Parts: sequence; C-alpha cells; structure tokens
Amino acid sequence: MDNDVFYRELPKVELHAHLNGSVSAQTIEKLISRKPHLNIEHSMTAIGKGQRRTLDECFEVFRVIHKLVDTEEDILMVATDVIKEFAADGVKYLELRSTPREERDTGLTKKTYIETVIKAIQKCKEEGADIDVRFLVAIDRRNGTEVALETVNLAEEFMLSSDGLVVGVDLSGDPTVGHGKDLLPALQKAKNSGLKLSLHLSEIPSQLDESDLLLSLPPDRIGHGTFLHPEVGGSQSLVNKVVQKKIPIELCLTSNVKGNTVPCYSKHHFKYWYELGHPTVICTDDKGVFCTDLSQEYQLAASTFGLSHEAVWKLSQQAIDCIFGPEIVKQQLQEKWNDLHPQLFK
Ligand SMILES: CC(C)=CCNc1ncnc2c1ncn2[C@@H]1O[C@H](COP(=O)(O)O)[C@@H](O)[C@H]1O
Ligand SMILES: [Zn+2]
Repeated sequence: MDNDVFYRELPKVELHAHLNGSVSAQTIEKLISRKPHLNIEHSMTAIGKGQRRTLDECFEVFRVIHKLVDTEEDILMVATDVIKEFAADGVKYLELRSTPREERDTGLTKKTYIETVIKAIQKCKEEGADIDVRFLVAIDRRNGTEVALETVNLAEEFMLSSDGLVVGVDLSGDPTVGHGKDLLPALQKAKNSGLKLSLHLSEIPSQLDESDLLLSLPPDRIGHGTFLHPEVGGSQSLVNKVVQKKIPIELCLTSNVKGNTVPCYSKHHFKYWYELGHPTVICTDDKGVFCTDLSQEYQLAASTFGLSHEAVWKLSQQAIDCIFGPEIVKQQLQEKWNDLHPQLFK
C-alpha cells in the first residue's frame, strides 16, 4: 500500500483541535469572498511549508481569523467544514475545542456561540459523516478569573443539555499572558461537576510553578507539555507527577516547530514521552494555520522517529483510551479499529 494512502486510511483520533485554527484554505477563501472590505489575504491566516513564526506572530494570525469568522453563519460553516475535513482525513473520533467570544465580537452571546457549534456537529451527524464529534469549551487564559468561571458555568449547563456532546473544558490562549493560579478555582469547579479537563501546560519555558499548580488538579489530559522534562529546563518532579497519574499528553509536532517552541522535528518531545512508554496522542492543534492534517502529523512522527506501520497503528489505537467520550464510545471505536485492521495490513 502506498504510504500516503496508509496514513489517510489509518483510522485516527483527534483530541487537540482549536476550531478557528483548523479552518482550511478553501473555507478561508469563502470567508474572504464574503468580506472583501476587510482586505484580508490568505497569506495572513496560515503559516506555509518551511515558514516559522514567533508565538506573538502566531497569535496575531488568530486575531485575523477571528475578524473573518464573526457571524452565526460563519461559525456554522467553519465548524461544518472542519468536521467534514477531519472525516475525509480518516479521523473517526474528534474532540473540537473553541472559545466562546464576547458578544461585541460576534453579535452572538456565548451561549449561542456554543449552540452554533453543537448545531454543526448535529448537522454533520445527520448528513452521515463517519465521525463521532465532541466539544470542549475553551477558556482563554488572558481573560482572567471571572470569564473563566462564566465559561465553566456554561460548559456545565451544556454538559447536561447537549446529549453528551459537551464533555470538557480546555485551557488555552497566549501562554505568556496571565497565570494559572487565577484560573484554578474555575478549573476545580469544572472538574467537580464532572467535566473533563485538557490544559495547555508548559507550552513555553519557565512555567514550572504554574505547571506544578495545575498538575495538582490533576488535569485529565495535557496539551503540549513541551517544557516539562528536565532536558529542556523542566523538572524530574513534574515528569514524575505526570507519569504517576498517567496523564496523557497531546503532541502537535508541526505546531511546535512552526511556532518555534521546538527547534526541529527530530528534537520534538514526542521522543522523550514515547520512549518512556507514556500515553501520547498525536494531534494537529491548528491544522489550518499550520497547513497540516492528522495523517501528515502521523507520517511525520513515523518518518522522524523510525516507527513501523504496526507501531503507528498501535499509537492511533491507544489514543482511544484517552478520549473524554463515554466507555461505550471507546468500545465502538475499538471495534471499528479491529474491523479496519485487515484492510490496512493485507
Ligand atoms: C501560537 C501557537 C504556536 C499556537 C499553537 N498553540 C496554542 N497555544 C495556546 N492557545 C492556542 C494555540 N492554538 C490555538 N489556541 C487558542 O485557540 C484560539 C483559536 O481557536 P478558537 O477561536 O478558540 O476556536 C486562539 O485564539 C487561542 O486562544
Ligand atoms: Zn492548542
């Protein structure tokens, strides 16, 4: 089997995808044609092959995309397109995350924002897309304690009313802004109410105290964890906590290389955690902004670290254990993987 075909056909689980960072070039074109007066060009919303940016520049890209995605219609289209693209890439289970924005930015209340994403998930299901999609409501760390609490309250409400679609909360946003200690009460509240937590942790150096504090919750999954281990200025005690609590880490290779927090693919911390035998899940982060998809990320991990097709299969299958969806969904996915195995390894 052709290598590209193998990676596309490989059934995959995507657990770390920010909605507005996942918007494809085709969808951006549609948005630009809806809003020509904004004078936005596609080069302003994506970081191409071989290009790298500072973190600040990356976050500027999100501001541009947010200008393009500012009505209910836009959000519905963007979410629908993103879900269908993941499905076309062989993703069988997706946890999408997105930050409900302030009403002044979108004309939508935060509640309607979440409802619109849920509507897109339901629409894709009705249209028969072969993908199970769940939603994590995101907290932008720069907005502080009160907004975080407001977001958690909404997530709690939707956890009960969305028929199991809202499963958790994400903590993300510019890691150089704000401190986790201000968000701890909101995150603790979310956890107490049964929401799962996926937290961006140690995405930049010198966040040891914050990481230590947030690990005490503990989170159910970690996003990036780039600077947790001692080889890059983290600490053995942080690593021990993550290992003892078996907290899965979501790893996004291209995002970290293009965002300049990792010097090159071969120095990516995938190697460190994979060799420890710790649960790691390959993810895209922002497939639109970083011009990638999940098949490509698996392929890059395999070619960089010399993984066989069998090892890659195992990696994608082990991701099932890390989902926030219920046990029954894990079983269904295991069955799907078992059914598809002979096709890929004939
Ligand atoms: C800068 C860089 C290398 C990005 C990748 N690493 C990231 N780190 C933290 N937060 C992120 C990252 N990528 C996306 N986000 C969050 O996701 C948002 C975009 O998706 P959404 O509007 O929540 O639907 C961004 O505004 C930001 O809050
Ligand atoms: Zn992220």
